[in-house]
Amino acid sequence: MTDTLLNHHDEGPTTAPPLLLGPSLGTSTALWDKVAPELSVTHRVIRWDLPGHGGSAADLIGPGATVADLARLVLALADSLGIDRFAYAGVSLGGAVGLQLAVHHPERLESLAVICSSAHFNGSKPWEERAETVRREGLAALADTANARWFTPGFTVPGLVEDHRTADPEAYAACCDALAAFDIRERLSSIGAPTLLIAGREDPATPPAHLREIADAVPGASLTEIAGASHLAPAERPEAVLAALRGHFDGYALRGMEVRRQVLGDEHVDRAQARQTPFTARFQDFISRYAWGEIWTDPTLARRERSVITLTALVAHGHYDELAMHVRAARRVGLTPEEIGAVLLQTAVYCGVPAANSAFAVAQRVLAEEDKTEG
Ligand SMILES: O=C(O)CC1=CCC(=O)O1
Repeated sequence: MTDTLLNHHDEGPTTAPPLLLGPSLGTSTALWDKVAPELSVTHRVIRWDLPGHGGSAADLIGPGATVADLARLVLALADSLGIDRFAYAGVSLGGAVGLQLAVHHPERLESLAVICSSAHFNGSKPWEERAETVRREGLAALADTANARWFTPGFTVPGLVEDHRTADPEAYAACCDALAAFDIRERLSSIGAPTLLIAGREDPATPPAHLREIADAVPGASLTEIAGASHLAPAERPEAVLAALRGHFDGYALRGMEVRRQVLGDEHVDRAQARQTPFTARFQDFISRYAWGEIWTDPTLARRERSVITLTALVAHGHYDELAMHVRAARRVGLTPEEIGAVLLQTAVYCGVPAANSAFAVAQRVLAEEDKTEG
């Protein structure tokens, strides 16, 4: 029996936020070889193969296939892995699948990166012609022109060109049918997922203007152009693509780490980082992302107000080690010793006198240490 699911490669902690990576026409999961292992430090990274490409069965699609069909296969794969919502990045045809998911299945998409792709692939004619040629002659001649279509002069990835040569011609032609019919321009303004567009400056297939068109239409989208990259930017300029994807998918974690350092101080954060082990890495990442990247960065309350709330909550629950750290943080965000004392005095009313008594002892010690360091 033929497999009914797309072939895929799953790496990174199974408990990490899922990130699905889609390939371009003629390539395979190998397109992400230089990027996926790095992304898998913070994500569960799942790369998939198009039908008839890499390890996916050819008969998952047939003549007249659409990008919607491919998106359904991706969702079936996610379902089979128990993944409900996910981040998604795709190159070219894989990027079109991402746009399709963002428009028609927004409840499944956490965030989106569309790389060297388009909301339309220059009309149906070139793809109808390519499909016809491939159905008639196979892929050998077309694969001979892959370097010129995919890379800047002099650059190549032989394994990807070989993937092109050995793809199943019928499935490849069905993917061309999908490209021929794809035009999602009218729906771009409905996309709500945080969206990043990445363009290869030298890309002849989907030049930067195609990515700009998407960036202009999708609310809040941003665009990064990569110099020295053609159509397969993740293979040709992996470090630049990785930096852009990290910035996009790890936005909360990066901003969180910045705020964490501002509030708790470099010394504390460096110590916490140095103590980090593979066992605690996910927890540290969670704290940076959630407590610092989402809550402490929310401008609705001032940092001083957040500090007062935090001191109170720590006293209420008797977390005196954490309280010491947050007394230091309170000083850093501008609370005076008198104000800290006033907060602790109020906790005596609402959290109880014994709790406030212990809290005063902790705060007094910390403030005295701070005095000594400053003096
Ligand atoms: O193979 C090409 O010529 C470039 C391309 C267009 C759509 C896609 O996925 O790759």
